[in-house]
Amino acid sequence: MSPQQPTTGSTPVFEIESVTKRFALSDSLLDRAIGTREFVTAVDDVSLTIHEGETLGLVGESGSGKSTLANLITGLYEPTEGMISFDGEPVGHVSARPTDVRSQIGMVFQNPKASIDPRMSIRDAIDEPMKAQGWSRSRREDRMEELLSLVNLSEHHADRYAHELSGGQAQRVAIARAVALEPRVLVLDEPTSALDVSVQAKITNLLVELQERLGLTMLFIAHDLSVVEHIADRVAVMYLGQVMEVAPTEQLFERPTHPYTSALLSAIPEVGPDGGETVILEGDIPSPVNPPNGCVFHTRCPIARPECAEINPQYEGISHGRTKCLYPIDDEIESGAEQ
Ligand SMILES: Nc1ncnc2c1ncn2[C@@H]1O[C@H](COP(=O)(O)OP(=O)(O)OP(=O)(O)O)[C@@H](O)[C@H]1O
Repeated sequence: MSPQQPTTGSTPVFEIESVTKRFALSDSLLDRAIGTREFVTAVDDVSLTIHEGETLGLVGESGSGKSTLANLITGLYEPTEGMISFDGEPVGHVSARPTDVRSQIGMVFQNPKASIDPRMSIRDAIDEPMKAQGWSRSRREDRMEELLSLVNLSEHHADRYAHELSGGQAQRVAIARAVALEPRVLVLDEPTSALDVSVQAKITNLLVELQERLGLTMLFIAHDLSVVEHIADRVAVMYLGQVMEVAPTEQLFERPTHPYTSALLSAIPEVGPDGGETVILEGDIPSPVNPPNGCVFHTRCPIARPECAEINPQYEGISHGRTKCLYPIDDEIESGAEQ
């Protein structure tokens, strides 16, 4: 088994190869002419594989590049450098993707009410993607019944409008819409962040159930490691546009190898190492307009050495994953990953 393969399926669905996305901050003619355009590097040389049937958790602080990476995968953005393949075929901007590829990816966002047209009944909102796809009325009606039951909503909810629903109910509607066309992949950008804590677990459980029943491949984005612990097969940790560590979930929680992952974990009371100290990261995240030389984490790393300010680390192989650190915390099982 390759070091990056998850415990579930092993066929790559998405392959992200050395992908970088830069945005120009100032784009005036004068800036262009005199070469003073500034760029923000939102995603910086990321390589990741998302395998069939797995849930990959993508975690990082605000501004670490998670949404930009999701938008690259779904084709809303095109990479500045690098390549993304779907089923082995390079995919570009969403407008250039064939409809059958587009319908294979469903998306769920943080604020469910904002993603549903307030003038549409819930039934019409769920119906919309099927109608746009040209499905017959009877096919859509059958599917509507299936979808409502799949997300545990009743006919009674279907006749309401978004503002009449609770946050959890609205997120169920958004999920029903996202899976209406039977996609293979679901990209979920902070799907539980805007919900009450009591509702978050219900939505996470619903997603786990859907993933099992429909055999979905999922990319689940969250700020917080604790959110992905129970849903992800593997977790990728982002910092300043780069993936610092990717590993199977249990392994990442029990034996983090990157000091950044370790610091994030230590801050979660029920997860942090027994009797271990909480590592407080000093300082703010540096600007992605002017990222630090060497390892981008060295300015906040509690165990940085002088050479970390000079050398941009290559990925070190760890058991079934990899870590981007010159001095990774010992991984006791095995090593030898390629990516
Ligand atoms: N269209 C854009 N133009 C310029 N800068 C952008 C654009 N989109 C994102 N950025 C910048 O890229 C960096 C990464 O942003 P991104 O939204 O991907 O991070 P994130 O991890 O999803 O953050 P959050 O959790 O707050 O949504 C940030 O510094 C952001 O300001």
